[in-house]
Amino acid sequence: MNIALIAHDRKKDDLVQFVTAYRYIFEKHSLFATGTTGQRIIEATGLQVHRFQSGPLGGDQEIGARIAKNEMDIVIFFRDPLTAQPHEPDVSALIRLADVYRVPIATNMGTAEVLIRGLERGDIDWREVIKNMRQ
Ligand SMILES: O=C(CO)COP(=O)(O)O
Repeated sequence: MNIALIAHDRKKDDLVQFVTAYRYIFEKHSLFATGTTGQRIIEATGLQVHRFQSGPLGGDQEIGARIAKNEMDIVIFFRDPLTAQPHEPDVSALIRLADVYRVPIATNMGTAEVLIRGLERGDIDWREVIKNMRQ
């Protein structure tokens, strides 16, 4: 699975903690992240992470483009709902594309826990499920 990891500044500690706790799951997948988030995860865990631009410099849009190409299977995006972001349109666009392409997206740690445990159980074969629904 290709997993995108993103966190706003005040949520970065939470995401680093989350990835560290579930390292044994994340290490089995391909990880992608916005610039600063990716740097923090690499420093804390030593995991291999493909880093895009920093969010405000276009990283959210780069991940959105991957979603539009069906190249992202899960998005974990710890948003800060209490701080205005200069690149809010990019944030909205990324979340919108996840909905357009029905990509599972967790915007807080509660949902991320559910997703990652589902992934551990092998439950996240959602592309198959959606394909069957369309038939
Ligand atoms: O701003 C972000 C997402 O909108 C995150 O970007 P960074 O990981 O580069 O801080």
